[in-house]
Amino acid sequence: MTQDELKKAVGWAALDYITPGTIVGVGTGSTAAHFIDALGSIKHQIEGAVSSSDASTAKLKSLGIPVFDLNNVDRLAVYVDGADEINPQMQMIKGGGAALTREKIVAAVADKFICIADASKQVPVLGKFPLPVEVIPMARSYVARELVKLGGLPEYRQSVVTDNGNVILDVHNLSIVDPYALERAINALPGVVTVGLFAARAADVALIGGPDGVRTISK
Ligand SMILES: O=C[C@H](O)[C@H](O)[C@H](O)COP(=O)(O)O
Repeated sequence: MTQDELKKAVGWAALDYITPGTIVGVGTGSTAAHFIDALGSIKHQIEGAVSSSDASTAKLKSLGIPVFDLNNVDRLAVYVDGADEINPQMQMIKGGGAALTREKIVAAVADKFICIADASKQVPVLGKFPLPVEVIPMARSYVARELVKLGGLPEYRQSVVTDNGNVILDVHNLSIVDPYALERAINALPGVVTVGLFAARAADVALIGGPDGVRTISK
């Protein structure tokens, strides 16, 4: 199976976690795009979705799925999204598609985070994938210098502006042995909007696509 076929398999497998009549939290990226296609097939059974990016909103709407403003929704049963890396503790690096901030917000509202990923995303220790950090534009150089002090090698993601009008620094050279501590430390830097480390809000269920099918890992 190709990597995209594995992503499709987990995207469709996530339908098992959707309760009819509910509003679904929807992530961003190529794996989440398969989930949105799957959601389209049951659109008459759900009330709608809350989206984590302009791209996912456009795709949801193109399939006729109502998209709600998060401010008008006080509870989401599930949030379904991909990841760039996931460790055995179900903590993740996210933000390869620059959607980390809205993803973290929507995930925070959901009772359950369902991570959908092909097996290449599983790692023993987070950090091989450069850690995305969303930064207010005027703070870019300051935050980059502070990230160097934390042991990273930040790289400005050229020509990318997030849905919130900010920039992304991708931090290389990290071996994240204490994801909670690093998430707190980076979030505490003035000018940082969000770090793409999902440690405090790890996944509750991971659907991992491999050659033998979809494997379910629960906390
Ligand atoms: O900002 C993007 C998101 O965090 C994605 O969920 C993540 O990058 C995984 O994307 P993909 O499913 O395309 O590998």
